[in-house]
Amino acid sequence: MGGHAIEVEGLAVAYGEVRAVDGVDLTVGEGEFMGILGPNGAGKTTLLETVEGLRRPDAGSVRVLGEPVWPRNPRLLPRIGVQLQASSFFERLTAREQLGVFAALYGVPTARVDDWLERVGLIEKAGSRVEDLSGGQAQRLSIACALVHEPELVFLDEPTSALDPQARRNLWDLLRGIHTEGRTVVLTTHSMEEAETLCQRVAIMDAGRVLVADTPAALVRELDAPTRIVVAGSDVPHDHLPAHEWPGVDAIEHEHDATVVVTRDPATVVARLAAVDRLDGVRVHTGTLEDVFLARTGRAYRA
Ligand SMILES: Nc1ncnc2c1ncn2[C@@H]1O[C@H](COP(=O)(O)OP(=O)(O)OP(=O)(O)O)[C@@H](O)[C@H]1O
Repeated sequence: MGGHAIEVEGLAVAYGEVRAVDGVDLTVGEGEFMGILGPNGAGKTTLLETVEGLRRPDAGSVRVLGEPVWPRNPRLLPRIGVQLQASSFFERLTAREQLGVFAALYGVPTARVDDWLERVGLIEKAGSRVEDLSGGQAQRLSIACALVHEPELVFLDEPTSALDPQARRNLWDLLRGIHTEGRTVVLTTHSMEEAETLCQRVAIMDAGRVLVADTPAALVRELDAPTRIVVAGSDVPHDHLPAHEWPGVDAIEHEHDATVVVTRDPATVVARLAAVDRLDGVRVHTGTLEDVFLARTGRAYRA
């Protein structure tokens, strides 16, 4: 622990005129769960493919687990796992056969195939053809294919896009487990919520550049955005509602039947609300990664 799993310096990749990756510096620590967050077209996939050694950089360098990735470095293959898109499964194979192909490629004992099917919750589907799996099941199978050889470092490209909320949460649990075992995980996503929930550190990308990389908490803290405290309910006696005169209140806004307190000192305001016994209908909103994106780009975040 403590070393770098990935070191990217001055990386640039263009498709003709399009600078998909435009001068990226990034490090990922050993054992870290790193998120690469950005809207469509930000360059996440291109960055990931270049770090995986699948694309030749136009400029800059990439080292993975202490080794250069380009030209193709066969020593790295057993040590990294790359999740393929579910659409690239071999047709007409069952889930077990599909995973078996990957196990055979890596010289992994066949017995481990069923262990992994169990692990990703697909043992009952072992005999189903891959085209008959649901979206979430197909994603879990593709993750098992990336992990069957027990790599130290795993790359996942938008593993939860197109999943319903329940399937997404199940997949989050699986990904947490994979990380808890000590693996380094790098995941791309355009979901702010996913990045905030899963990742220890997040690199926010836009237009081929990494705008900022840090823990979600630090990104939000640096933003220094005010907290919004929403006091719901029209039944609150008027003289108990938060008002401008309260200590710590920067502004008061009215929304439907709620009063919104804008404050940089939420503790003081919440304590006062507690004293008037109004904590039932109180919701506290702090800054989010969405606000961080807005602050850095001047644009609202739209995945
Ligand atoms: N093979 C290609 N040929 C030409 N342009 C490409 C190619 N692949 C990607 N691009 C362009 O490069 C830019 C970055 O694309 P990339 O797929 O890396 O972004 P992304 O952040 O992964 O987006 P998404 O979330 O939509 O997958 C985009 O402008 C895209 O249109």
